[in-house]
Amino acid sequence: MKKIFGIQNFRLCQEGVCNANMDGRDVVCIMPTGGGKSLTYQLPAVLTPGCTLVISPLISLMRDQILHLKEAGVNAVMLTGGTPKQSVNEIQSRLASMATTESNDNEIKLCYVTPEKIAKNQRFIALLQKLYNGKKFARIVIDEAHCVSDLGHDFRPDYKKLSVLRHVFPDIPILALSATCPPKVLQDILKILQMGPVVDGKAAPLHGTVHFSAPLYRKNLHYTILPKPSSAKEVISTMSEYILQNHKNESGIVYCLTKKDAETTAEALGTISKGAIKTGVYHSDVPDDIKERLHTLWREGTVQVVCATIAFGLGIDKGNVRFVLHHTARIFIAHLSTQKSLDGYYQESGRAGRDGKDADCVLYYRPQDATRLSSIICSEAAEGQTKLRDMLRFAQDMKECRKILFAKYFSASSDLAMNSWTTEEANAMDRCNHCDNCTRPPESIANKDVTLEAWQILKTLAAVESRGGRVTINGIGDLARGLGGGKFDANVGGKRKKAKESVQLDCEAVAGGKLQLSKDDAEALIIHLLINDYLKEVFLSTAYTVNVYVVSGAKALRISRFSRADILEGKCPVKIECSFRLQGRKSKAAGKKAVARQSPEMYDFNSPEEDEVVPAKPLRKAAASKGKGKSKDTSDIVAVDEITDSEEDFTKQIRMVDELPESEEDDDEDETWGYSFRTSRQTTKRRRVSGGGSRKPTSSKTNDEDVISLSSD
Ligand SMILES: Nc1ncnc2c1ncn2[C@@H]1O[C@H](COP(=O)(O)OP(=O)(O)OP(=O)(O)O)[C@@H](O)[C@H]1O
Repeated sequence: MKKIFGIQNFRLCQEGVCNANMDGRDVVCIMPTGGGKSLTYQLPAVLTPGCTLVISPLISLMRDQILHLKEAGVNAVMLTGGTPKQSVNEIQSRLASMATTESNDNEIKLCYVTPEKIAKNQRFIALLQKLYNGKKFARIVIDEAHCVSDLGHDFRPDYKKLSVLRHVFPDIPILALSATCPPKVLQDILKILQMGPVVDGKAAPLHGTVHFSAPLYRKNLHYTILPKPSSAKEVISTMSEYILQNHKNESGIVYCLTKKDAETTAEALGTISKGAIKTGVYHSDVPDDIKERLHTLWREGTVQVVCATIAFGLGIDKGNVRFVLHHTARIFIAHLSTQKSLDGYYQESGRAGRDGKDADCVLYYRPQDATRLSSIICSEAAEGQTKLRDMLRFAQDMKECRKILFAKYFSASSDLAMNSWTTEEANAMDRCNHCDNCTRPPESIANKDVTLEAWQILKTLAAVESRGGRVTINGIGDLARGLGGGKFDANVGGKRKKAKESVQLDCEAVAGGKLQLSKDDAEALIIHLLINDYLKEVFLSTAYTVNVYVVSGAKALRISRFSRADILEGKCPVKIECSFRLQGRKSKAAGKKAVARQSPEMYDFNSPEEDEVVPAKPLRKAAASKGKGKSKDTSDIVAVDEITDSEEDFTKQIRMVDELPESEEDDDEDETWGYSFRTSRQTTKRRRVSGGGSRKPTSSKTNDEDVISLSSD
């Protein structure tokens, strides 16, 4: 381990997994992203004779692993649909000769393949059988094992066919690895892969599948939500200052919502930092060779920051990523039907600090982002809304520890037991003491009773609705605050006609006066009302755009049925409390003072003296520790240029093949994988509205102009 992999000590459950593996046991190992799963099979692989077969869903992950292993001097190969014919032949003949040679010299220690290779390629199974007969088949490793289960979130049909392995190689030990595995998925893994019932890895009896599970919590990751300035330029300058001050010359990722955002952010970060921050762009349209080059430059540190969409990170193994910034709260567009937004955020931010050292995970958030996100996910209707709300709840929360928020979210949404978050030092519900909410000075936020303000918003909205008008999230805030002349568009043509009339809202008569909140606070309250069902979003699509409007939610009447006097006298049984930042917001002095905005405690948004700056404090860092995480996004599973496969399904005709037919073409199988993925992706795209990804300026007067043009990745 020290000599080949340069690793000094085992971490989490690595040692136990290696030992069980060396003992020839079936093992299930659940370890967070970046926890160090690879070592649990790579170390036994180099210590035992023969070849270890690794099944992985990600070509990019395989490439990365091979690169690492080759650097470490380990003989490893990969076989995918994209492997050139000549290399395939060479690898196969090396494996075949390994099978018939006594000597262990020059053995291929690890052979990485896609699941299709097993499911549909007889020739390859025959080759494995040769190895097996020659006692040179050491073990089977199934990475991302949760993909076998259709109960999980990343089901891959070809993974299900891996059940063939136990049939054909009954006594070859199987190591199933995953970062995310709720109990029902675990049971499915055992059933499909035909592994025995689990026994506890800490005291395993002689029979059964040895089960190891490391805590999900990674205490080296420090989560912070920072207020996002309103202008795009200021957002970039804030990020630039943050990076230069906290992570100068350290590697990081900036996740953006769209490809266009990734491109503009990369360019602007370079410009604003005067070249001090070297950036690269990664998204699905970037050609493969450029992606690979970027990956190399980033690994060696020539590129400091990769500005990317969700396409980046899959299977990327870079230990020293010191920060992951989210330009905008993340919604997993490609995985909308299966993946929740907070899962996505957790997974992406989890790409920081894989080496176990301190790293920062920063999300730039402003309530207005919800408008854009909502419109992007609108085609997925109600389900999408729940996912968005999880993310909004997380971002809006300024009190609860981020670790506890994650623990509650995951245990509620995926059956992961709360104790997945328990570590040797702390219980799941103990505060982490190092996230923004744990370290935030109490005086930096105000918890206000805003029942009256909520009532005003709901009353204003009811007035708009009573005239057949429509209003956006931004629009309702402005209208309640009496901005834009206090006008809105009412429908005067009846249901079928579209005639509109600009109507003057009488704030005094409708809501007893103007809403006394700043724009930002009003929007924070509107989001609060939205995620708590006092308000609801509706989506109206035209041929080219999707407009997002806000309407009264299921609980609106609980407040709006009371009079202003009732509210003031406390007769309304519902109390709306909301936290507002007292410090940590934008300043007009964008340039020089932006440095101070790196931490949430920096600026006073509400302060009349906006130029008064609290001195900058570096973000707090805590002691380094173990990893935690979630499943990998497998959305770039496909090498699009892979060779077409015969549609043969090997599992339907299990048979032993003793000889390799010399002339048989290698039926490359990954195309099927790619095809299904591309199909779903195209479908997703078709359903969405495409466009420039920008939002026109809005006014309370012309809410229909708050049109959102969308582009998705
Ligand atoms: N015991 C250890 N001590 C220090 N670093 C380690 C240790 N084990 C693994 N690492 C390093 O941690 C990083 C992550 O390891 P690895 O890629 O195996 O994680 P993983 O669990 O497979 O994550 P993922 O699920 O994202 O693929 C690698 O850079 C690896 O070298």
